[in-house]
Amino acid sequence: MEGALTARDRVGVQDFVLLENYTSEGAFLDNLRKRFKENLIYTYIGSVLVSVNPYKDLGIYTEQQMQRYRGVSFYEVPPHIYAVADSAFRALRAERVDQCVLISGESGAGKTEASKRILHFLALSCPAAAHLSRPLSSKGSQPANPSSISVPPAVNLAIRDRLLQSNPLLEAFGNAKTLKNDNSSRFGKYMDIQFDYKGVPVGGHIQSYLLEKSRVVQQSHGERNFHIFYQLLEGAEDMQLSGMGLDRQAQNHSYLIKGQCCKVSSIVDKNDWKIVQRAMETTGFSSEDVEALLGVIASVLHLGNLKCSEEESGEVCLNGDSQLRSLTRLLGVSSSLLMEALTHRKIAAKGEEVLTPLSAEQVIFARDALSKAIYGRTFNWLVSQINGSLGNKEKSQHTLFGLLDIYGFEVFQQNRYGMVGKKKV
Ligand SMILES: Nc1ncnc2c1ncn2[C@@H]1O[C@H](COP(=O)(O)OP(=O)(O)OP(=O)(O)O)[C@@H](O)[C@H]1O
Repeated sequence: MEGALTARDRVGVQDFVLLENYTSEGAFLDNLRKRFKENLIYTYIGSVLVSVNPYKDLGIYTEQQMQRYRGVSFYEVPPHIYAVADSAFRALRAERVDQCVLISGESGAGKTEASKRILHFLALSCPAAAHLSRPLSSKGSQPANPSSISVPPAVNLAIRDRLLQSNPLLEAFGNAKTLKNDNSSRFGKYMDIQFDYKGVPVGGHIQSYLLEKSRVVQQSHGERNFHIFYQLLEGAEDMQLSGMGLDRQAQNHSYLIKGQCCKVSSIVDKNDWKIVQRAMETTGFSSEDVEALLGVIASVLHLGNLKCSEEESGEVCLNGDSQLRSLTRLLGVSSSLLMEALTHRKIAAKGEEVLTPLSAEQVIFARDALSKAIYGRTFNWLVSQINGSLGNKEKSQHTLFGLLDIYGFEVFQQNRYGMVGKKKV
């Protein structure tokens, strides 16, 4: 009958290979559009899952939904990220073959959310945890407080919690607000989880790639530096901040105002600070580790506030007595040595050292290069600490479930790859 739409006309096909004209880009997009209008964000191309970010809660990640996808054949149920996770996890257990899910797409496409959904699905599907049910927090992306549910004391559960808690920790130090995404990952992440023959998680490992270090010293208009800076200023106690010589106002830190954006309506830095602290606890950071880590973060802010001036003699100096005092304390270096390193180039030859003064532009460049190097190494240290806490201490035979979440490329007015201005770092 003319005018009556068939279900296929309305919701499209759930696998692009079923399209009559499956090589046509128009037909592909038309199918995607039809499904999206019906809140169907997932479509297969064979075993590949295409996902469109709905930017709203569709209620499709509930415990019931997880249950629906456990142990059923890929094509018996509508396309879903849980179907991909379940099919890979079952293959891992049944065939004892390593699995990997590769997630790619442009910035804001929903890669990180997808990888968190997979991780959460695995956490609640592995045998030791199958009886546990943990609701997602109101934000939807973070698991609820691990201490709020009763967990039997077992090594594998600790590993599971540490895996889940590594996310907010890495996001605090590696994510930032960009024009496309308020919580954009500024690094690529490969995570693998090791499962024993019973399908119980016994360890994990995280590898990070290409942290966008240039963001520490420069941000495009409307963007922020890494979340941790704002979380620290908003969330830390007065005593803690004054101990590090820090002013609570983000506006007073030169590295935090390059993009002229300190507050983001969708982000509550104070709350996220608490989540990060809890994550550090779960991951096994000692109080000395936390203190040292935050001290290094504070030192980057102090470096950014060092100002450059040129004396009448032509000599270039870095000014900021209070910043230098704090840097001396936090980094454990003498202020004269630091000043010399930032304002001079040292050339050593045949046992002799020659110091050449730098121009004002070179001094600022050296200061920023040091800030980026400190932040980059701190991030690597953080990843290695997390890895230490995820290490498989049982050294048993295991199979791997890998998850690669690599950030989308963007085109900026000024594109940088370890570049500042026109100079290579
Ligand atoms: N499946 C989903 N359902 C509802 N909202 C989603 C979904 N996926 C993503 N979002 C929303 O879109 C935002 C951006 O998603 P996400 O951070 O995962 O993108 P991304 O592809 O990892 O981006 P980037 O490459 O910049 O890190 C999330 O913060 C969330 O608000």
